[in-house]
Amino acid sequence: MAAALQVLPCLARAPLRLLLWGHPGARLASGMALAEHARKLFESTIAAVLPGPMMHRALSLDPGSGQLKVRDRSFQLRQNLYLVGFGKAVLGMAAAAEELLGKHLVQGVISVPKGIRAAMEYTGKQEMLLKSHSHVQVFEGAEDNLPDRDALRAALAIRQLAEGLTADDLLLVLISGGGSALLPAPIPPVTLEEKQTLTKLLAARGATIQELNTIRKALSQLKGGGLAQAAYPAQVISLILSDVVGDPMDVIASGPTVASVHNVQDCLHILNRYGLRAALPRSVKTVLAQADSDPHGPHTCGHVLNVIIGSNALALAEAQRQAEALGYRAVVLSTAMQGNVKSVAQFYGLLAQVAGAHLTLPSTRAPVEEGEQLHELAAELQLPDLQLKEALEVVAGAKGPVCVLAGGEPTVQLQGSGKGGRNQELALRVAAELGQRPLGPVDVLFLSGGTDGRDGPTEAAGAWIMPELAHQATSEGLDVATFLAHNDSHTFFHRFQGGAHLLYTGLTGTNVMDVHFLFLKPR
Ligand SMILES: Nc1ncnc2c1ncn2[C@@H]1O[C@H](COP(=O)(O)OP(=O)(O)OP(=O)(O)O)[C@@H](O)[C@H]1O
Ligand SMILES: O=C(O)[C@H](O)CO
Repeated sequence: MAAALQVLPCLARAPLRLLLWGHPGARLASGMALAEHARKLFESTIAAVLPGPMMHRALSLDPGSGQLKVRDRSFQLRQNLYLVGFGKAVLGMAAAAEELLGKHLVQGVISVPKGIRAAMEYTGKQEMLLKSHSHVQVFEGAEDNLPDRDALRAALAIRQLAEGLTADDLLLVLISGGGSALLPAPIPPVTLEEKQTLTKLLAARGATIQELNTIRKALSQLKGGGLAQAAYPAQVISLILSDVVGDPMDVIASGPTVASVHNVQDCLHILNRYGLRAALPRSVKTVLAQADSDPHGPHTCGHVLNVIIGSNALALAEAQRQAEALGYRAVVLSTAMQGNVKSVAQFYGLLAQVAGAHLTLPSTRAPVEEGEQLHELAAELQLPDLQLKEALEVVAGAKGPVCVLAGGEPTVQLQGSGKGGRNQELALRVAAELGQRPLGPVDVLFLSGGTDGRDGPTEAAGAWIMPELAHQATSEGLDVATFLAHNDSHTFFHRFQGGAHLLYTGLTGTNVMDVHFLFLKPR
C-alpha cells in the first residue's frame, strides 16, 4: 500500500540546482538524506494506520466455525452480521470488513464524505472501495465537514437498520473522525439548520472538540450512546479510529455507542462560556429541558464492545520502528501536541536548540536559559503525555542521528485570508524559529503532516523545513513573516523552491491527526 502513496512528488521533481543552492557539498548530501528519510517515514507512518491493516489487526474470523474474535471476545457469526459506519476513514474500513466477513454480512449502511469514492477511484486505491456487488449502501455527504441533508438521510437509514435488529444479530459499527457531521439526527423539534448554526457558532468561538461534542450529543438521537440504544437487543461491536487527543471514545464522532456522562448542566455551562445561552432557539431549550426529566435516564451500553483500532500513538509507534531501521535513535515525545500553533512552533524551536546542544556539546555547555524556557513552555502547553525529560536523555545518550516524534493537532487562529493549513503553518513557523537560533554543528529537519493527506483547504498534506529556509526564501524575494501574518503558508511553500518542501499524498483514506518529526544529525 505504501507504494500507492505518492509522497513528495515535488521533492523528486525539484531541480537539483535548487537543492544545491546555498549549501556546501557535504551539508547538501546530509540534507538530502534527511529529506529522503523524512519522506519515507511520513509514508510508512500513514501506511501503518490505513483502514485495511488496522481492520486486519483488530478482527480475526475462523472460517470453519464462524467464530469472530475481537480482542479477547468471541462472537458467533451465522449470516447475522449487519454493518453501519460514519467518518472520513469509513469507506476503506467497510471495504476491509466486507472482505473479511462478507460471507456473514446481511446488510450495511455507511455515511462518508462527499466525493470520497471518486477520489479513491481516481488515485487507484481499489482496496478502499467496496466491490460492485457489495451489500453495503453508501451515502456521501457533509461537504466541508458540515452536517447536511445527505448526511441526515444517511443517519436516518442507519437508525432504521439498527432499530430492526434482534437479539440474534450482531451490529458492527465503524467509526472515525468526521463522524459527527456525517451522522446528524437532531432530536425534534431541533432542526438540522439549528444544530448546524449552533455547532458552527461554538466552533467559531473556540469551543474544544470535547465541548462541541457534548452539545452535539445532547441534541442528537444517535450520538452519546443513542445508536447503541437503537440497536438493542442486538450485540454491538464498535471499531473506532481515533482523531482526538487521548483517544476518548465518548468524544470521537460524539460517541454513538458510548453512554454519555454529561448532563444538562454541563451543556448550559458550555453555552454560557461562549455567550450562546441567551440566544438559544426555543427548540434547543425544549430538548435540553426534556433531557433533564427523561425517565429513561442516559443510554446504557452494556451490550457494546468499543475498541480503538487505530490512533496517533499507533502511527508514531510505527514511525519510531521505521526511524530506528533508518539508523536514527528515535523517541516519541507526545501524542497530544495541542495548543496555539505559535507556541507549539516556539516549543519545537527551543527543543531543536536544546536537543542539538545535548547531541553535540559536553553537558557543561548546554544552553541553560533555553532549557528552562523549554520546560516552562511545555508546562504552559499542558501536554498530558509529554516525555520531554526522557526524550532529552535519549538525545544526550545518542552518539549519532536522532529523530524526535510527536503527534496531535495544534490550533491556528485565523487572522489573514491566505491559503494554508495547520501543518504548513506550523512548519513555516518552526522554520522562522530555527532561522533565529544558534544550532551548532548539527543538521536539522522538521516535518509536519496531516495523516488524512489534506492540510486545511489545500491539496498538500503538510511541509518540511530546514533552518536555512528563511534565509534562502529572502534571496528568492519571499518574506516568511509576511506570509505568516496572512496565514498564507501554502502560497509560500508553493512558491519556495518550486514547491519542493510540500508533502503530497492525496486523500489517504485514514485520519489519526497530525505527525511531527524533528531530525537532528551531528555534522
Ligand atoms: N489559511 C490557513 N492557514 C492555517 N490553517 C488553516 C488555514 N485555513 C484553515 N486552516 C485550518 O485548517 C483546519 C481545517 O482543516 P482540516 O479539514 O484539515 O482539519 P479538521 O477539520 O480539523 O479535520 P481533520 O481533523 O480531519 O484533519 C482548521 O483547523 C483551520 O484552522
Ligand atoms: O467527528 C468528530 O466529532 C470529530 O472528528 C472528532 O472525532
